[in-house]
Amino acid sequence: MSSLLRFEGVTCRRGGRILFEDLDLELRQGEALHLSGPNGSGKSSLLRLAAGLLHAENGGVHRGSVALADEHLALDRELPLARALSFWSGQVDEAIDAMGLRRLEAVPVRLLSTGQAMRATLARVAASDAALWLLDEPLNGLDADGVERLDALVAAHLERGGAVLAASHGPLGGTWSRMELSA
Ligand SMILES: Nc1ncnc2c1ncn2[C@@H]1O[C@H](COP(=O)(O)OP(=O)(O)OP(=O)(O)O)[C@@H](O)[C@H]1O
Repeated sequence: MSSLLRFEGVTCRRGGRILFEDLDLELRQGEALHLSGPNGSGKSSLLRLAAGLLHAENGGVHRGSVALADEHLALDRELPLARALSFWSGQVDEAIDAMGLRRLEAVPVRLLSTGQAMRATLARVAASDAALWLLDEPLNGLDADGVERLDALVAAHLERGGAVLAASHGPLGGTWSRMELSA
């Protein structure tokens, strides 16, 4: 299976503090890694490094195509949900259904509740054709149905040969390798 993400000897410094040092990490097709650790330990920073939004102080990050779900919706707040998602992909129907958003497709993004917005973010990631999904606290705001849908989405993505790296304080469904950052 080919590698979708590789960290080689990565050191991350933020706000003058070294968060982690000389980190090696590899995610191959079909692999899922659950990142945990206390507040401020660097989980989001690691995801941002993986996404190419943050530069490593040292070391190399090698990646293919990535989609990031974090606190930024990355959807036009004034547009109806389906149109806003269409900015990212020509094929959004499957993702809309997978996250149970069909009855909200005509609702402007700015009116979505917290959990609905998380579902929309996950639909954006699912609609992308990125092989690597980076999920920052994907359980935030999700109800039980939303969590089930997330689990199913992840399982299908892994089955198709994708990979997922998720930072979460809560438990994630399915089979995940674990990595814990320390404070
Ligand atoms: N833009 C920034 N400039 C300086 N320091 C930052 C910046 N963003 C984050 N940090 C610091 O980096 C450290 C790690 O933050 P990060 O968000 O990666 O942690 P986290 O493990 O995701 O935390 P949480 O569990 O609270 O989400 C924190 O001490 C934070 O203050």
